[in-house]
Amino acid sequence: MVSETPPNNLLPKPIPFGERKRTVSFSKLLSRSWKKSGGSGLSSDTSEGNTRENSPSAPSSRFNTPPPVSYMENHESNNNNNNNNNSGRTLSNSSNVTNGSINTNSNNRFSKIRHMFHNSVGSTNSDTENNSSNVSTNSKNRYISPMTPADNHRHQHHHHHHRRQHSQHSHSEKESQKSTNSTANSDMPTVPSHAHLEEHYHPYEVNTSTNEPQSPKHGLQPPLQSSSNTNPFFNSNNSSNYHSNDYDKKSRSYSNTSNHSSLNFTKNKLSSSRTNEIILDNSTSVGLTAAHLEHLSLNNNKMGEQNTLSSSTQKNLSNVSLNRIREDEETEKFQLSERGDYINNNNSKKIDKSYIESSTLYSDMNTPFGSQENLSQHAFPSIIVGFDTDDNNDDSMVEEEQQPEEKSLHIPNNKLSPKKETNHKYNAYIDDSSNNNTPPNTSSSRISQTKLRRAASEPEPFFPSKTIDSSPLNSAKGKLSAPTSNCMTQQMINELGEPKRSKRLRNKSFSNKFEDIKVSPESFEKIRILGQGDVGKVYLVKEKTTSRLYALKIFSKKEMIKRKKVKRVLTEQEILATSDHPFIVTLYHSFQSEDYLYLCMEYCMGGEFFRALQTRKSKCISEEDARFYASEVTAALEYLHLLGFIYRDLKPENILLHKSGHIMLSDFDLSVQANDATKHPPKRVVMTQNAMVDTKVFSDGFRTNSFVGTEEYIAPEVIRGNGHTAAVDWWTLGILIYEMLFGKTPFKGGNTNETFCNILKMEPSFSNSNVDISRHCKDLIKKLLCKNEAKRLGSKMGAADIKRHPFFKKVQWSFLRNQEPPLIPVLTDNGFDFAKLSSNKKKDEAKEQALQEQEEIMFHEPVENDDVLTEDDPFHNFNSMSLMKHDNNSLIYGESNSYGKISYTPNSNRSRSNSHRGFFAMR
Ligand SMILES: Nc1ncnc2c1ncn2[C@@H]1O[C@H](COP(=O)(O)OP(=O)(O)OP(=O)(O)O)[C@@H](O)[C@H]1O
Repeated sequence: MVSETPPNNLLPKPIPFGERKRTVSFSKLLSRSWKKSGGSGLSSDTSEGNTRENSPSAPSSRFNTPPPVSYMENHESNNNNNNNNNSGRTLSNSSNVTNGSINTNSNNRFSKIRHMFHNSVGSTNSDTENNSSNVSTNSKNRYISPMTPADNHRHQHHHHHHRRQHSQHSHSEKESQKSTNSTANSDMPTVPSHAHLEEHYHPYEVNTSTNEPQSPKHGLQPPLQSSSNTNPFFNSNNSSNYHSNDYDKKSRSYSNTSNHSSLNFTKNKLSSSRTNEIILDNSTSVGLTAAHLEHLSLNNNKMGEQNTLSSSTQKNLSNVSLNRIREDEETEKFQLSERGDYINNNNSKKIDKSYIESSTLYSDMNTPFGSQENLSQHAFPSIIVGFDTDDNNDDSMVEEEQQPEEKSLHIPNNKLSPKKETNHKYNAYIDDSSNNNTPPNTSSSRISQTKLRRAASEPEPFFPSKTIDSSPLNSAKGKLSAPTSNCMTQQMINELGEPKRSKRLRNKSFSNKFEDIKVSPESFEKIRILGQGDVGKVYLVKEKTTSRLYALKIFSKKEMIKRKKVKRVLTEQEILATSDHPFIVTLYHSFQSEDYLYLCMEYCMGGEFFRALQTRKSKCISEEDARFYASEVTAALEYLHLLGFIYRDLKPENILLHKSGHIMLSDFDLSVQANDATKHPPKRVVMTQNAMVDTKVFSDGFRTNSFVGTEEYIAPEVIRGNGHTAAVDWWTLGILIYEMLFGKTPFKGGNTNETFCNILKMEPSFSNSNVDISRHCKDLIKKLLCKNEAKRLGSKMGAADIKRHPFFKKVQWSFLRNQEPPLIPVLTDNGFDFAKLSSNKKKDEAKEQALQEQEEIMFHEPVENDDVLTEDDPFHNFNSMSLMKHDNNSLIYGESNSYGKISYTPNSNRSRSNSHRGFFAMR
C-alpha cells in the first residue's frame, strides 16, 4: 500500500510481472498528504499514500489540491516566505490569506471557502498555465475526514495549543470573527457542487423525462483544454480551477482555485474505490433469513443511544467545522423529497439553478455568497479540496469550544474527575510541545515533537499506589501496567461494579457474541507484516497458546487522532463485530493498549483478490468465474445493507481470499452506517416470491455526501456531490464485474479528470475482441453502471434486484459457500510473496529501527481495559472483547516458511461441482 514514488522527472519504473498500479481510496489521500506535508513545510511528493503499495508506476502526480486551509491560515505568519521553498505543496502565501477578506465575517462554517473565493480573485490564467506542469507534485488533499465528537474533542486541545503558539497574529482575526458572528448567516456562501463536472459536458441541462443529464450540446470536450469550464476537476486555464503551483507561486492562487475545492486531477494515478451491496435469500445460509430479521428486532430493544451529531453544532468557520458538517451529513438523513429535487424530479429549473449558482461561485470570486436558504436547499459538495482537517487551528473555534476544557484545567487536582484527567492526558499526548514554549512551527514539526507514549509520564495526583488491574494482561512481560491518568482504583471499580467492557458494547447488538477480552498483545507472536494501510499495519501473527494464525491489524492512536480517523476505526470495529457472515472477515478479538488499537481477525491466507487477478492471464477471469465472485460479493453486500451499512469501497484490493478460495470482504473504514438496523428496523420489509428481502429499506432516506471511494470505482453521484446512497455499492459491483472480465476498469482515463469525465458521461465499452461475454452479462453491467442512481439496478429493492437478474439465474444463493471456488490459494515456496512486493521500498535503517521499536511496544504493551477509559477519551468507544465461539477453522502455524508465498491454483473440482449444482438447480 505504500509505494515509492519516483521523482517527477523520472519515468515510472517498469511494472513487474503480475503487478499493476493499485488504487487508493480517496479518503486516505488526505491523511497521507497531511502526513507528508508535515516535515519542513509540505513535501512536494506524497507518494506514500497515493498508490497502495508497490505500484511501480507510482504516481508522479496526484490530485492537485490546495493545502489545508486551516494550515494556511494557521501558518500565515510563518509561511509568508516559504512560497518558493517548498515545491508544490508549500503553503505559501499565507500573506494573501491575510490580505484577502479572510478576516471578515468568517464566523460561520463556510468562512474557509469564502476566504478562498476571495483570495482566488487575483489568480491569473497564466499562473495556472505556468504551474500546471507541477501539478503532479502536490496533490493529495481532497478529502475531508469527517470528525467525530472525539475528534472534536481532540481538536479543542489541538487548537488550544495552536492558539498559544499563534495567539499573536490570531487574536485580531479572532476578534474580527467574533464581531462578525452575528452577520455570519447572511453571508454564507453558496456551496460549490461537483455538478460542475457534468456541467462541462451538459451544462445545466437535465432531461426531464429521463432524469438523466442530456448529452452536451457541444459534444465531449477535452477536459484539460477547456478554458471556460468551471468544473473544479478540470485542469483548465480558468482561474477557478486549482493548480498546485498556483499555490507555490502566488500562494493565494492556490486558495483561489481552492475556492472550488477544485481538484486538478491531471495525471493522477490513484487507485479506485469500490462499494458493496448485499441481497439475501430468506432461506439461505448466506442470505437474509427470518432469523436475521428476528435478530434485528430482538436487538432493537438492546440498543443504546446512538451518538449523532446535532446539526446545531455546525457553527465553526474552520476546516474543522466543515469536516464536522460533513460528519453531520454522514449521519443525516436527507429527506427523500429533497433528494428528489436533485435526482428524481422533473424540475430541471431547480437543478439548473444549483448548477448555475455553484458555477458562478467558482468562476466569479466576487460573487456574493449564497443565502442560508440556498444552503439548506443544496447538497453540500462532496469534494472539498485542500481542506485538511488535521491541522485546523482556527482560533475562533478554540475560543468557542475550548472554554469548557480550560475550565476543567483550573479545577484543583484533588477534585479532578477521571474525565478531566483524560482531557489532560490527551492534551499532553498531542500537544506536549506546547508545554515547552515551542516556537510556532509547521504542523509536521510540531507533530514530530510529540511523544508516542503519553500518560505514563504524567503525574497522578490522586492515584493511589495500586493500579487498577494486576491481571496477567496488565502485567505482561513482568511489567506492571503503568498507571494511566484516568485509571481508577480497584476499590472504585469494585464499588461501581463495572465490567470491563464499555457501556457502548453492552448496548450493542453484537454484545452477546463477545465476552471480556481474553488476550493481550503479548498473546501473539509476530510472523510477518501483511500489509500497511492508511493508519494501521496488518501483521500475520500466531497465538502463542494455540498456534493459530490471525491477521492482527494495529492502529496507532496517535496517528488516528492526528488524522481524524478515530471514527473510521470505530466504524470498522462495529461492522466487523456486528457481522456474522461467511463472506465478511471474522473479528475474534479487539482490544487496545495505551498507544494502539488492535483488531484480531481471521487470517485470509489467499490475500487480496486483486493479487489473484494479477496472476491470471490478461489479468481477467472467465464469465463463469466472475459470476462466482460477483455472487459472493452480492451476498456480502446484501448482508451489510441489511445491517444498515453502506460499504463504499468495493474493489479487488479489499476482497480477501479465504484459504478455501471464497471471498471475504475487509477494510470497512470507509463504510458508513445509514441506519442502525438493529435499533431502527424498517417498518416495511418486503419479501419477494423468491424469498428475497428488500434490503433497500434498511437505508431508505439516507444520503451521505462524503467524497470517498477509489478513483476508478467512484460512482457518478459521488463526483456530482449531491449525496449518495447505498446505490453506490451497486455501481462498484458493476465496475468490479467489468474488471474481472476485461482486466481493467471501464472508465479509466489518462488522468483523474478524464476518468471522472468518463464516469459521468461514457458508456462502458464491451468491444474487446479477446473477451466475449454473454448478453446477460453485458446487460447486468450496463444496468449496474447506470449513471442515474434512481434507475440503477438495485435501486428498488436492493440486492434482490441484482439477484433476480438473468445473469445470476443459475446461482443458488442458499448454497453459495458450498460452491467450489474457481481459484484456490496455496502456500508454496514457489508462490508470490505479495507482502514483499508491496514493500519494495529502499531499506532505510533508521526507519527499520523505528519500526522495530514501534513493534516492541505494539506487541508488549499491556491491554488497557475499557473501564479505565472515561467517556471523553477518544477511544472510549473502542470496545475490548473476545468472540465467544471460535470455530476451529483457523490455520495452524507450522514450521513452514512459506506463509508469505501464495499461488492460485485453478480448482479442478469446479466444473464438475458446478455442473452438479446446475443439474439440481434445473429441477
Ligand atoms: N484478514 C486478513 N488476512 C490477510 N491479509 C489481510 C487481512 N486484513 C488485511 N490484510 C492485508 O493487509 C492489507 C491492509 O489491510 P487493510 O486494507 O484492512 O488496511 P487499511 O489500513 O484499511 O488499508 P487501506 O489503506 O488499503 O484501506 C490488506 O491489503 C491485505 O493485504
